[in-house]
Amino acid sequence: MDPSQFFSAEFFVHVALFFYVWGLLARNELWLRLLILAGTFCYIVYYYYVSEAPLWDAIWASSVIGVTNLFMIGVILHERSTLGMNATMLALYASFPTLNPGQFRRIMKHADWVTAEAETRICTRGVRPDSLYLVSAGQMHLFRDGTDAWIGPGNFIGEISFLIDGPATADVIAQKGTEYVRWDRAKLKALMDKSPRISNAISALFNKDIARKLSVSTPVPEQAGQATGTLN
Ligand SMILES: Nc1ncnc2c1ncn2[C@@H]1O[C@@H]2COP(=O)(O)O[C@H]2[C@H]1O
Repeated sequence: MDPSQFFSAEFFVHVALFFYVWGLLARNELWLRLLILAGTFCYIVYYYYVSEAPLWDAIWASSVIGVTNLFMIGVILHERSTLGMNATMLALYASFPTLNPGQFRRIMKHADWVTAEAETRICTRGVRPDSLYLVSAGQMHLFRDGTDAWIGPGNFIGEISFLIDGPATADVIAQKGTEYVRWDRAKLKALMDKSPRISNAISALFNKDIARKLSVSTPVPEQAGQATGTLN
């Protein structure tokens, strides 16, 4: 079908301009790119029909721009999609509600999957841990202030000291057979320093995790006293 039968070549340059302006007004990167792509396509049609012979140089240049844009649209869609993740990764991703799938894939590149072959000490209270953990199956035993608790799948271990850049606040022991994911703290910090978006997403995640843990924990008497003292 020859569109020049129905529309003049100039029509396409106006539509291209419309898409470009609309795209440049969009704040969402995906919309911006899709609209610019539509504009580029209209320019190509224009260059093809505007004179007796198609303007091949201009068509070539616009095609290169279009293909580059298309490639980046693919990258964005991949970042937003969980397509290609296996069931284990998908189950683990549920523990990362503040990260998009692309950010999750990036942090998982720095992760080790571990199965405790014997009872394994994960954290010692007062000692700065080198790693950060997420329980994926089984249980870890937590000891703090003379009480203990069992920590199951979906819980982070070591996020408090990671956030405050200090020592662990509890002793934690992984039971034999417990499965967990481990990140080297220094590598995770380096990734966060490189990407402010990942840094914000991880900080939000750990803040949420700590708030959830606080919501089910009981205040330690002397700390509660201190708080009341401040208020009075
Ligand atoms: N009250 C609690 N409930 C659940 N997990 C806790 C609690 N106190 C400490 N932890 C976990 O035990 C970890 C010990 O190291 P962190 O202080 O870095 O981070 C701590 C939390 O991940």
